[in-house]
Amino acid sequence: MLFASLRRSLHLHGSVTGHCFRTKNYYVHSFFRSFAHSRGRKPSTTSRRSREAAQNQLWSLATKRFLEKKHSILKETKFPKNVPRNTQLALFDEFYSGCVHVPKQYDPYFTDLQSKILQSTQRIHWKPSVENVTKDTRLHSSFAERLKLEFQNFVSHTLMFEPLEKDLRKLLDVEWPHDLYPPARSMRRKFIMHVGPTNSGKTHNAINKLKTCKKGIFAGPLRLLASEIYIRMNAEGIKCNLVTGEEVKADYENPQLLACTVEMADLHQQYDVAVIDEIQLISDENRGWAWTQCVLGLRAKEIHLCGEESAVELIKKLAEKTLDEVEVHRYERLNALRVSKTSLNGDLGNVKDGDCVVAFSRRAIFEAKNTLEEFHNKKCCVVYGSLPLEIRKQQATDFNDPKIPANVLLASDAVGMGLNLSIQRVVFTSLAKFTGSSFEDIPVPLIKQIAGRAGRYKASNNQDEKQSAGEVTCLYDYQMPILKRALSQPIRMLKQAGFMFPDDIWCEYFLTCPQDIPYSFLFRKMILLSNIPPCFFHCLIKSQLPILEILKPIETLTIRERLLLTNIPIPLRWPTMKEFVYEIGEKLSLCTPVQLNDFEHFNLDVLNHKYKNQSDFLQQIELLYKKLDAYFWISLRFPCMFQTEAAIDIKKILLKKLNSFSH
Ligand SMILES: Nc1ncnc2c1ncn2[C@@H]1O[C@H](COP(=O)(O)OP(=O)(O)OP(=O)(O)O)[C@@H](O)[C@H]1O
Repeated sequence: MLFASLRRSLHLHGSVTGHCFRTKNYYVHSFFRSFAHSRGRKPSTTSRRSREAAQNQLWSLATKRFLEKKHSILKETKFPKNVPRNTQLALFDEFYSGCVHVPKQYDPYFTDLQSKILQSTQRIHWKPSVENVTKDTRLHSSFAERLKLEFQNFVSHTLMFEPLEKDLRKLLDVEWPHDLYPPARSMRRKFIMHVGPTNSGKTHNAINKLKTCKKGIFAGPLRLLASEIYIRMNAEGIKCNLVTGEEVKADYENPQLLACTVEMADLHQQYDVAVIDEIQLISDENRGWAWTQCVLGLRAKEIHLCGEESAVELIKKLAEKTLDEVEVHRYERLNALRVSKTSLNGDLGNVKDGDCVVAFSRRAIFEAKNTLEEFHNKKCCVVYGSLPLEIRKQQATDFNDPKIPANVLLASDAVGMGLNLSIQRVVFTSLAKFTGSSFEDIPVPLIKQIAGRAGRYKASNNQDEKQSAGEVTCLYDYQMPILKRALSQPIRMLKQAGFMFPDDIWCEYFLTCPQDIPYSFLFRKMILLSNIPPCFFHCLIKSQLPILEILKPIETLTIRERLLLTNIPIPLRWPTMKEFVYEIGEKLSLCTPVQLNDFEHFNLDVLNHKYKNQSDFLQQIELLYKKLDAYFWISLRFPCMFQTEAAIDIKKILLKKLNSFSH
């Protein structure tokens, strides 16, 4: 199926990442090592985990050396005369505790500081290993020296910022976030919660209510889900428009429904009925603010909230303040979900038709796909986050279509939400994923969400038709107890809703602050000075800071434009993405109309290069597609400047290239 030629290239050139080795006519991919682990023994710890452990140890040794030099550092630091000794000591302690706590929790200033200092090890090609750290005293003393300099910057930022604190504290004193939405406060609203495990009919019932209203809105967590509702409603003869970050399909002047992603929900319109899906994401550390603003600010008489039981208490607490009524409907799974007695015993040869094999990296997905197609004669589809939306839709449709012989689905955690897939059994190949900076266990709610996709309920006219139970298992024996423990974990009630200041407060704050202080310091101060109730936490979109730093040299950009650009959906870790964001900011500052092919960092020529294997070529297409999405995103906001004629043609070219793999 998809990327058939990719399979051959991987086979010929060895897998993308490891080397195939032939034994008894049976290739064993280094990544899976399925042959070597046939008794389900744990694959060796990856180099990333050991590097992470070594870097954390290096950091803690450096902060210890920094503390040992406290008095000499304070002596060398040039404090202004009016800074009393106790303030100097307090500043040192604040800086030191910020450094010590950063590995455990995200802090805009100290996390940024730690990553900058640790990145210097890459330049000196330091071999990260725990043994090196203890021996290599040079490194942590040079780090301690670096921390001394950073402490002196910290002191000057703090002293520069201090005179403004009183006014800024007033600006940031949002005693009750619900006061930020007066129009919603001026009406009586009712929350109807549909809570329960996955595959229990929650969304189905809420949508049924939506269909009967005169004017409604569906807000979903994914573009894919919003467009699925848009297509379904129009197919049922209900006039529905679509708004996501990257696209608007406004087919109707006065549509009955609007399908959108949660971030794009329109708080200005008045609705009869609203449906907000996956309400438990109100506590998501990056996106929770979008669900909070819908719950506090949507102007709808009836708001249906679909998702996990864990959100009930928190919504009731918020509704107490907004004086809205809450009604809770609880659901059970429409068909059973059971954990298999055994794993696949480390052998992908035990994968069955109707399985969804879950892996948490693109590389692992393609390795599994190659093994299944090459040696077990399976036809596979793939669904993962960075795959272009249209291809993901196509793959999901192919997998669901009984007429198409695609009988195994390879998926990332993208399968956890929204997509209606006829999966019989979920197979976890791993229960940990690399987050870009560290290896983390998959959170229990996500394990439950993904496992719950197994055995999707299918409506049937024949009452006697038995709904097949869903099944979930793992690739290796050692993972089974972890899976069972996760699935049996009781639901943990959510305590806090994500919160983000509205744009006008952000703008006023940044316009008031001194310009030559790093954004990371300003973000940290914003959190410290703000006074939000304990049932909220500050959402910090991790891409905001790097994007503000990228755009800093472009002087003519307004703060509002900078803040808007921090929401652009682009994976900064990918090659040339930072340069592309800078170019978008630069063109925006010039205020002259552009087309996508005017961008130096959007270069279609890469498609004509010869790649050592098709997987690299595919990655180039995905990279171009991500830039294309980002371009459509900015063109939605500045249509006269970022024109889309060329982008639409380019999209057709890229989709054709992508589809060329599927035959
Ligand atoms: N009463 C029903 N009649 C027909 N089909 C139904 C019914 N309830 C649910 N379904 C179907 O069952 C599947 C799961 O339903 P739904 O998506 O509403 O569950 P859910 O609890 O919202 O799942 P998830 O949490 O995974 O989104 C869907 O394909 C839906 O169309």
